[in-house]
Amino acid sequence: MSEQNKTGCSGCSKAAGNSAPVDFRAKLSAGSSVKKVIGIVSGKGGVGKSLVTSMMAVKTRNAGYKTAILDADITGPSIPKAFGLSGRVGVNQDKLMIPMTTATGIDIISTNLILENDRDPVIWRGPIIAGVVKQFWGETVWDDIDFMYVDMPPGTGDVPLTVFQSLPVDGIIIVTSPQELVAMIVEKALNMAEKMNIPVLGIIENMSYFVCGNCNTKHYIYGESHIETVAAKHGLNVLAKLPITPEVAKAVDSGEIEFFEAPWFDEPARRIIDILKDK
Ligand SMILES: Nc1ncnc2c1ncn2[C@@H]1O[C@H](COP(=O)(O)OP(=O)(O)OP(=O)(O)O)[C@@H](O)[C@H]1O
Repeated sequence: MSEQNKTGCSGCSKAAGNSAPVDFRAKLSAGSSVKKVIGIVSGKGGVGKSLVTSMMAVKTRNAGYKTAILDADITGPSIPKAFGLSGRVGVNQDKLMIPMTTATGIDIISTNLILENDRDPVIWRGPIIAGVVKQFWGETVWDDIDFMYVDMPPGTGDVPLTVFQSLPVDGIIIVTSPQELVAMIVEKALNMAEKMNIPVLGIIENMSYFVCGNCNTKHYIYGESHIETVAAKHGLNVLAKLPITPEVAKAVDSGEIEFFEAPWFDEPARRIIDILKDK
């Protein structure tokens, strides 16, 4: 063993007797301020994570808070379309990106707003993608934001890990659907959050049921929901169970999600604001 290994190298804080954890957090640009950061996570794609991110932001903004969305779903960005945004974000004299602002005043940054052509596929490897997320946080003008929602890529891979390590995430919301192996998905997300020391603020089950327009009965198309049992097992809040509504898809497709009446999000948004605002 070399002398250096016996005494600990300078790059290894543990061996050198310094047990302070390494801080991987990216810094905000000078003058930027973001008070609370909420990550929206899911086990797989297509369960409605972007919808939940968008609607939570809309309700938070409607409640009078300065709200932003950081679209960290770098390879599958769907936030700009839901808000009818296109084109490219501006850059200020310090080469910082200026987020695009929606009709009601939500600041948004997304890969689709930096590409020359939003139909171009994003064929970047993990480290590049992770770097883009950090730039979205640290090389953007975030003007006095009260609540930022981060639309995470699905799963528990490289990019979610980077987001958790680089951004000061105050809590996550897990989005599931009844078709999934809910218990497993929730446990994976929980384990990841626990390892990263991030609180789970609650679970939202999307596509829970469909209300028939003729008989007004709830139909559980994907079978019975197990979300309450799973949540109770882990001591988590079920923030909402959302219906399947064709109008949601229409609002997203026409870029009018901001003007879609979605009463199911009133209570979850109020609870998240209440939990975090004074922390
Ligand atoms: N409750 C719902 N009722 C009807 N359509 C829905 C509902 N939730 C989501 N959708 C539609 O399903 C599609 C997928 O939703 P969304 O993009 O929010 O999922 P996602 O989890 O973010 O997927 P990805 O990670 O692949 O981007 C969208 O077209 C959306 O409009």
